[in-house]
Amino acid sequence: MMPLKMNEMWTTMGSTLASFMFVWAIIRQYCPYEVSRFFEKYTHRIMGYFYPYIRISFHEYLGDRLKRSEAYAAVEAYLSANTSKSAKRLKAEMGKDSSNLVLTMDEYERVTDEYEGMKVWWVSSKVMSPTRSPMSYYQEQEKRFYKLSFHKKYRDMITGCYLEHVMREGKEIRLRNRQRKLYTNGPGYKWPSYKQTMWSHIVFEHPATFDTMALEPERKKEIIEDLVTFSKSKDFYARIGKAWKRGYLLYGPPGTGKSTMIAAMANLLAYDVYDLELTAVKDNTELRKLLIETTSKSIIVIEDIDCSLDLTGQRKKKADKLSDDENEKDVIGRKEGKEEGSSGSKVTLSGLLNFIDGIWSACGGERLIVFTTNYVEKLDPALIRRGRMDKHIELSYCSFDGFKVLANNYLKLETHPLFDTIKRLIGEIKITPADVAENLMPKSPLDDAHKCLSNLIEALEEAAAAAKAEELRQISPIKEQADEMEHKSCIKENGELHGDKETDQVVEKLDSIKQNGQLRGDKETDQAMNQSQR
Ligand SMILES: Nc1ncnc2c1ncn2[C@@H]1O[C@H](COP(=O)(O)OP(=O)(O)OP(=O)(O)O)[C@@H](O)[C@H]1O
Ligand SMILES: [Mg+2]
Repeated sequence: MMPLKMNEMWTTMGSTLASFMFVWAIIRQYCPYEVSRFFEKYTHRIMGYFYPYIRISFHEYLGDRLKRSEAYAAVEAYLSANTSKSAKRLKAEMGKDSSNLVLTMDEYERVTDEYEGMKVWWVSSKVMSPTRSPMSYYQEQEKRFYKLSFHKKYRDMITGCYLEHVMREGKEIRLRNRQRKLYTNGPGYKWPSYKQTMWSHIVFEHPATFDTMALEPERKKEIIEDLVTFSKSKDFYARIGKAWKRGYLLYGPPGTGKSTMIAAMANLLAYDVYDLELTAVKDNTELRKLLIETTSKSIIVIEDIDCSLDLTGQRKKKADKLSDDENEKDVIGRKEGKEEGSSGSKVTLSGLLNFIDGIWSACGGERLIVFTTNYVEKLDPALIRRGRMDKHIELSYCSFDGFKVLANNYLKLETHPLFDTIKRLIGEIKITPADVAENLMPKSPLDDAHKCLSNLIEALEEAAAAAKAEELRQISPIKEQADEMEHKSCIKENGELHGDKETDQVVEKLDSIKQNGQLRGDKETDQAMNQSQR
């Protein structure tokens, strides 16, 4: 008799609940958003009087949705590790090194967790809410959150110890499972879109390390120590009242390892990389949004800063033309000849300076900002002053030490009889590590170390011959000019030319060039050439 009554009760409850849900669905569908919110609010209040359970929500985005909540991310990680066995619907994503799958609770899934004899329930959920922007195509945005429920008698224990335990474990799991990412801002994203972020990313898998970089050992050591010290200096930066970030300027000719060094830095410190394409940034506001969305433990990279925007001498040029007010704006988003249009960036130098060390740049902490350039002298001094770009690293042509690292990488060679020849040639010829690396690369399965080294020697000798030819080419017109000047000086001696001091200097200079029979290639000689051409 009893079981029948229970059954009836469950059936009645079930159908009442179903009717309620049905009516609720109709209310939600036909009532304006505000009305349904009103109902929801008061239902919660009434329930609160009778309901013995406490609920805590962890929303993915708080406030104005600028940044993903760390608490949400920690809960997500904690639940993925602790409850994936009990949840019935899971989401799967590739974990670290793409070698294992990480499972997280799917939406509206509910799981139970136990902590020191207390039972709690977690539900993953989402609500749709209208976007704020009137321009947005998407009228509604997903707001995801986790809800924790527990009996009110455990209030102190849960809000104290349990939540601390969840946050601590969640953060550790996140660090362990962290798949490092390479982010980019491209013209492809929509803001605000359902993705809620301005960056797109792929998994960062660059194999470069400082071990494989062709660099003098002392410089390598110095850079590594600088980076490691930075990553451990949280307290130091707090004590001196400075934001925990550091700027690096990498400069040098193409193919000398600037981009490779960024990858090596990221691998050394296990940081994410944000590769910022400045020309795709609409204006300073967008630049700031991008900055806010970067996470800590990351490197923000702006490659080829000299050509991504026209930063060169902008202020000086503009000072001549614009009024003070206009000069303030300091528009740098146009390359010469390119009209500012819908695709043109309106990022200004002051916007970029603020990006690097403005008040907003302090949010997040533990970030490196790296600029690369081939022409350091073209950059505005304000951009690269210490404090913005704290460490300037010049990457130059390959030295013999650099070659030895590459020989070890590519050919597994510590020493070889051909090394002496290479040492002599590499001291005389400017060759980039990229060119050395290319020559050391076996071109067929039959190529052994000797063949690869011979290839390099051949390339070095060719480069030496080309340099010599170029030198001669440069000398011959000077020789002609020298002859001409000699002729003039003869005239002068004869009292026909009203020579001045400058001319005397040029003549002397050219004489010395002629006597040496070679071009010294120094600044003075260049000046002499220019003067003689005038
Ligand atoms: N110092 C180096 N150590 C090891 N490999 C290097 C080094 N420099 C260059 N290379 C090799 O040359 C290639 C090109 O180097 P990389 O892209 O880092 O040059 P870059 O300085 O960034 O050039 P660019 O100024 O054109 O961007 C790399 O793939 C790498 O294999
Ligand atoms: Mg590069």
